[in-house]
Amino acid sequence: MTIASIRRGYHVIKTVLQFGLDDLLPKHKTPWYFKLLRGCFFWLRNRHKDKNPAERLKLAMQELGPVYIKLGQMLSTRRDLLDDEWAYQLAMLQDRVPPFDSALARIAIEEALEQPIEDLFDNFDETPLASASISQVHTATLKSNGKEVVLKVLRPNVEAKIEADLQLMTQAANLLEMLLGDGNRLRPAEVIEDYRTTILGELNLKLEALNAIKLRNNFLDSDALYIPYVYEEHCYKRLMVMERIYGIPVSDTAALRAQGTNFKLLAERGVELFFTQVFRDNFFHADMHPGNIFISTDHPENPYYIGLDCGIMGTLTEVDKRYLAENFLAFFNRDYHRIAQLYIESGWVSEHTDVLAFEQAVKAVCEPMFNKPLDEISFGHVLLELFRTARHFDIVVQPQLVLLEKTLLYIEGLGRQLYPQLDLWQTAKPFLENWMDEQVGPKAMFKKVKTNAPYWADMLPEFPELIYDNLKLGRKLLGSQQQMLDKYLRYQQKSHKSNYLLITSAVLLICGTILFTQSVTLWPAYICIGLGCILWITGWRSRPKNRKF
Ligand SMILES: Nc1ncnc2c1ncn2[C@@H]1O[C@H](COP(=O)(O)OP(=O)(O)OP(=O)(O)O)[C@@H](O)[C@H]1O
Repeated sequence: MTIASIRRGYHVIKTVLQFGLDDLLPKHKTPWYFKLLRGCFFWLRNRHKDKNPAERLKLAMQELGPVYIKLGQMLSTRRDLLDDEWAYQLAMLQDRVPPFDSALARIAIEEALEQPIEDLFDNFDETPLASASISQVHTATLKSNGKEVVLKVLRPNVEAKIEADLQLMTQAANLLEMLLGDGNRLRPAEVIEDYRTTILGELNLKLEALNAIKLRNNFLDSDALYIPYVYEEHCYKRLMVMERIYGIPVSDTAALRAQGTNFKLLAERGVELFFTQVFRDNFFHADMHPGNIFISTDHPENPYYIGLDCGIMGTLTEVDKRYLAENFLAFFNRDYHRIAQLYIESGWVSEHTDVLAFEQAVKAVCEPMFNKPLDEISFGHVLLELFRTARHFDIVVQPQLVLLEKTLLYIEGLGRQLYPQLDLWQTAKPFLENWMDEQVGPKAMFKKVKTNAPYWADMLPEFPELIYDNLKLGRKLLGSQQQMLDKYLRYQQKSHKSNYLLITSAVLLICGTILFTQSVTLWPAYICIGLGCILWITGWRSRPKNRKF
C-alpha cells in the first residue's frame, strides 16, 4: 500500500463522513464493528446537515471525482430503484459538474492545437456549454467552413486523480479476494483491471474520436441513431472537435412530451439499437447514461437518438456473442435447462456443476418475472438475483460481460423512463432469432462461402506451388524423421553393447574375488579379474555419449 493510496483512502472516508453518508444506513441494521469504526473517526462530523441526503450524496460524489461521478451517473438511470429526488440529484452529475476555469481550458486547447484558438475558430465561447466528469465543452465556429462545432477538452490533472482512485480500488479488490471465500470466483481484481483499461481509454480523446467515427459509419443510413461528425484533423489526446448538435436530453421527458414525441417507437428503437450494436456490429456504446443521449427535434413522430461520448465502447468475442444470443433466446423461451447447459458449454461454470440443481436455481429466479406486469419487471433485479444464485455454483464472473451488463442496465433505466409498458421480449426476440438464423442456418453457410470466396479466388493461382511446396516439405520431414530413427537405433545398439560388457565385467570381477579368497591356485582368479577389468574399461568407453537425435 503506497502513501498516496493511504492519503486517498483517508480522503474518501473523510468525504463520506463529512457529507453524513453513514447516516443513510438504518441505525438498527448497522453492525457493531461498523459503529466502532465510525467512533474511531469521531472528529469527522457531518457538516452538511442543512442539505437533504440525496444532495449530500451528489456533492460527495462530485468531491470524490470522475470515478465516483461515473458511479453516480449509472445510479441516476435507475429510476425504478431510486425516488425522484435521488434520481434528480444524481442526474445532475451527467453534465452539471462545476466547471473549471475557462482560462485553463483555453491554455489546454491551445497547447493541443499548437496555435491560438482564433487561428482556427471564430466565436469561441469562454463560458462552457457543459461540464462533465472528465471534460468541459465549449462552443465555437470553424473558420474553414463556418460550421458550428464544440471543443471538448480534458479536465486538468484528471489522469492523476483517476489513477489514485484506481489504485485504491485495486487494493480493496485484492483485500476482498483475500478475505472472501468466493472473492476469487468474482474476480474483483480482474474486474477492476478491466475498468481501469476502459476508463483510461476514455482519457484519450483521439481514441474517442476514432470510436465516434466508426460508430457514425455503422449507423450512417440508420433512422434510429445519429452520431455527430468528428473533425479528426483537429483531434488530439486532450482535445476533440466535433459538430455541435441540438436535441432534447433524453431525461427531459417533459420537453419530449411537449413536442409530441412518439415514446413507444423511441423505446423500441432503443432496444433495437442495443442489439444491433452488440450482435450486428460487435461494437457497442458502453456509457449510455442520459447525459450522453439526446433526442432529435425535427420529426417528433419519427424520433431518433443522438449519441455523444464514445469514450467507452465494448466488444465481445464471437463465442461469447453466440452463447449470449442463445442465452437470451433460451431465457425468452423460458428454457432454463438450455440456460444451464449453455453456462457449462461456454465454460462460465465448471463442468462438474449439477445441471439440474443449477437449472432449478435459474428457474426460481427468472420464472416469477414472467408473471409480473411489464412495468414491474426489472432486468437489473434479475441480474442481481442470478448473481446471488451463481455464488452457490462454481460461476466465474466474466469481465467482458460486465460492461454489457452495465449497458443493459442503462437501456433498461432509459426504456423504463420513456415507455414503462415497453415489451422488451417482443421487441428483442425477433431480432435475436433472425441473428441466430444468420449464424447457424444454411444462410450462414452461404454467407461464409460468399465472404471467403474472393480470398480463395486470390489463393487459387498459388495452389500448384503450395501443393508442390507441401510435398517437398513432407519429403524433407520424412527424410529427417528417418535420420532421427537411424540415430536412435544406433544409440540403442551402443547402449545394449556397453551394458552387456559392464554386466559381464561385474560377474568376472565378483568370480575373480571369490576365487582369490577361496582357491589355492591363484591364476584363474588373476585371469577373471584381468578379463573383468579389460571388459569394464571397454564397456565404459563404448557408452553412447550423445542422447540428442
Ligand atoms: N457535439 C455536441 N453538441 C452539443 N453538446 C455537446 C456535444 N458534445 C458534448 N456536449 C455536451 O457536453 C456534455 C458532456 O459531454 P460528454 O458526455 O462527451 O463529456 P464527458 O466528460 O465524457 O462526460 P461523461 O461524464 O459522460 O464521461 C454533454 O452531456 C452535452 O450536454
